[in-house]
Amino acid sequence: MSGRDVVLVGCGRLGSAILEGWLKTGAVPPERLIVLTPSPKPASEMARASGGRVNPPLDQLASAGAVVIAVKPAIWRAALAPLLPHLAPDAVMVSVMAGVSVAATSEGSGGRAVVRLMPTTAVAQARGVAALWTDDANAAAVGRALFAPIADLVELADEADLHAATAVSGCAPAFVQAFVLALAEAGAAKGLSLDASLKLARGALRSAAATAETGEPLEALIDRVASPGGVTRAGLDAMASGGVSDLAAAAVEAAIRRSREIG
Ligand SMILES: NC(=O)C1=CN([C@@H]2O[C@H](COP(=O)(O)OP(=O)(O)OC[C@H]3O[C@@H](n4cnc5c(N)ncnc54)[C@H](O)[C@@H]3O)[C@@H](O)[C@H]2O)C=CC1
Ligand SMILES: O=C(O)[C@@H]1CCC=N1
Repeated sequence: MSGRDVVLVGCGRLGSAILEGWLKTGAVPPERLIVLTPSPKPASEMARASGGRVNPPLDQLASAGAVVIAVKPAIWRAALAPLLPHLAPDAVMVSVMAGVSVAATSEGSGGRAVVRLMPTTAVAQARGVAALWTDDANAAAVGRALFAPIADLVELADEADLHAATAVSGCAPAFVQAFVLALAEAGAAKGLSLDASLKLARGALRSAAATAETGEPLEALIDRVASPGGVTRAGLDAMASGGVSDLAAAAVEAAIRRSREIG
């Protein structure tokens, strides 16, 4: 892959985040970047301004070593079809799509090798996390080269695990943010101004993330905040009796079900 172009197909929520991460870190030099997008996006314009190519003639795809598929699972076949005749046989397909299997992606891309990743949008800040699975060693190396600079990689033993990995990583920032929003609304219901409550809750989210990044076990981090017999413990007990574990399990279960459906 070294020295070959990288094609990004789709520059929406996740595609833009990936592009921003690459531009920020230099993981993919802009002169090697080809972005395919039906409409200009701030990230694609940033790539263009840095020397990347946006929607060039398709014959330029011939030198690509990797094609990152960042379109919706419902349209990937239609999006790829016009590109396939222009791609080298050894171009690796790098799918970040939820649900779509390696076998289906390979079959729909002329039998090319495929690696699947499930990143979070914090790849934009080069602080994402991404599950990775493939059965092809070269494709794995390509996936690592593209994503290790912008995400912590978690390599899975089994492709089926990607459904659960999607729930606990790709989707989970939104789950956590929804909880923090609910906390802020609960604070406002108890007399804080909504503005103050939102600022406090966002700060708490940032604080939780900063301490989590130390790598210490989550139980230890929780214990450090929860003084015995204190205020946090009272709140944690209320969360447990309110079924917080069941709520998390329901979110994961629903996301897994949907991931299986859309594949
Ligand atoms: N948003 C997220 O946090 C995550 C998304 N994903 C996956 O990433 C993929 C994209 O999701 P989002 O970015 O959320 O969707 P999105 O709808 O924001 O982006 C999809 C983009 O594809 C573009 N597109 C449509 N037809 C195209 C074509 N023929 N060629 C090139 N681009 C085309 C659209 O203009 C759009 O900007 C999905 O498969 C999803 O499962 C995976 C992990 C996280
Ligand atoms: O909501 C979705 O379908 C995508 C996949 C994981 C996160 N966002």
